[in-house]
Amino acid sequence: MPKVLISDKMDPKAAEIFRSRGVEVDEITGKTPEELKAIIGNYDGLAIRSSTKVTQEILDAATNLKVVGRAGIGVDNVDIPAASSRGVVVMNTPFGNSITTAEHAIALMFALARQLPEADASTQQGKWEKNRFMGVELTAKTLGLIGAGNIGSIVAERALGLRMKVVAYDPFLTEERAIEMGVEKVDLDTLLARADFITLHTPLTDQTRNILSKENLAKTKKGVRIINCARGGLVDEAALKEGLDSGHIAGAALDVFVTEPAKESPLFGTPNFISTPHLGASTTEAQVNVAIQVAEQMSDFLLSGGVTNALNMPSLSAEEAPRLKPYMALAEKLGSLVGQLAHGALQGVSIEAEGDAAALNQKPITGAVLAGLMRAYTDTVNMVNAPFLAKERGLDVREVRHDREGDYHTLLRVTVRTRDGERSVAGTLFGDNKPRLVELFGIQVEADLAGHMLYVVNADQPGFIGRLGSLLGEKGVNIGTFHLGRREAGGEAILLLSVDGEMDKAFLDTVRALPGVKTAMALEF
Ligand SMILES: NC(=O)C1=CN([C@@H]2O[C@H](COP(=O)(O)OP(=O)(O)OC[C@H]3O[C@@H](n4cnc5c(N)ncnc54)[C@H](O)[C@@H]3O)[C@@H](O)[C@H]2O)C=CC1
Ligand SMILES: O=C(O)C(=O)COP(=O)(O)O
Repeated sequence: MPKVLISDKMDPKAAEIFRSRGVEVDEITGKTPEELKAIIGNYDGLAIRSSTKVTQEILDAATNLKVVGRAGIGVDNVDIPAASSRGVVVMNTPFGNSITTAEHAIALMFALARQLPEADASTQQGKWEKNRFMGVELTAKTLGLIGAGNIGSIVAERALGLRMKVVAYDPFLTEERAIEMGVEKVDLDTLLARADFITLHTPLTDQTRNILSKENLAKTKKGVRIINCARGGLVDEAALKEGLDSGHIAGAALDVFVTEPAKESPLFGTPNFISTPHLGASTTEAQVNVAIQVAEQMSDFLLSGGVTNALNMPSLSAEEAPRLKPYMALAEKLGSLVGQLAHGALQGVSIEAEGDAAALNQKPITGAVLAGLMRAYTDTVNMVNAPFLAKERGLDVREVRHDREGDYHTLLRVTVRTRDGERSVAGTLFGDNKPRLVELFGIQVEADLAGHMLYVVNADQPGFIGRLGSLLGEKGVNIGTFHLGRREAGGEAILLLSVDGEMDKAFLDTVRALPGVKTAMALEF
């Protein structure tokens, strides 16, 4: 039974779903990195929010980990490249808390416009400072939206409802989408110059870090109010403090900080500064949504291989997964076969699907071929990290679907390109969904690719099989299955034998010494 650790506070629905799906679950929150490192090796899955930092060190200790599930959106607390290279899937729940977070940004905008926290504190202190708090209206003001994705577009919709004008800066926002959203697409400098309120809704990346730098804050309109419900690090906190102190910035609200938990900050106590402790996603509704989604997605993956909302792997629905399973097995075997047989540095690989296979989601099949192929180079490869390793090695990967009807109802063909030329293998599924090799380097040969196999290329001449059989007998090597193919009578023949034990170099050398043998290799599946 797979085992999951929930390491951040999560709605109880998550644990309920894991248990009802047959996944064992422990809820242990508030651990230090060292404590987490000590226990993470026991788990197949890790469910987190933003508090747990999934670093390379944690991943190194997570020897059984297959999936990290983020009950929320931002995954900057997960080292995704490290997870990918270790074959760990990282998934998030991209929509469950977006309305809630957008509402928090709108709430903070209102709070800034009317100085609500300060007015509240003063009133409750019995001061009744009616003349101290003079607010501004939102109607007809310009909202500058930095990042117009899921949350940004909900904020825009709400702001338009409040009769604000919305300008948006997002390099990936198309003109069409901007028109559909009812916002004006602008460049960053224009946004900075025109906005009365600025709200940020981008992930924290190398491009967005410090997007509201000291220099950019200086370009804003005097009296601007700034809201950050996205990530600490998007705004230069020291420059923000200076801007508030000088009066250039009329107000700022931060839900997120460079260092969290933010127990102290030069900004604390600054007039017109509002802060909340990373509460953007903290509503009952959002927390139920993300808890359900993360538990369902992680259970699907651990129990049936279904992949939803993964950041480092193509999607594969829980319905698709069982249908694709035999193809993935076939794909991995074909990849492994060419990986073991290919001589010279691999330059490219193409994966062709024909017949029934052509109708399937090809990405997971490609992942499986690459996993098989790359296993010749490293044994820590799986479907998740294989495409990354292939990319790192500069491998040119192509996918081709053929509409044509071939000799088989379904066929996968894997062709590798090396400096020495192209070589291809093909396989099908037999009635019971059993993967079966049907062609090897242009020669028809049917074989189950399993266990230890001996691959021999020899000149097709009478008596060879007898000689090889005697040699195997002499050496005490038991033959399981025997598959033979040849290009033409008297030409080149291929023998694939499954044998019961491992074959050592000395044995292979004696096979190579038989008359007519061109190649003899041990293969493992
Ligand atoms: N405070 C909180 O509790 C919460 C914070 N968040 C944060 O909000 C962020 C945004 O969430 P979503 O809207 O769902 O993500 P999303 O991926 O739908 O949207 C992000 C947008 O940022 C844009 N973007 C990327 N690089 C940019 C750049 N250099 N300049 C301008 N725009 C850029 C993208 O094109 C995209 O449209 C998350 O990454 C997360 O960090 C999300 C949920 C809760
Ligand atoms: O979903 C996100 O990106 C968030 O920042 C929410 O964080 P949390 O789950 O509340 O720790």
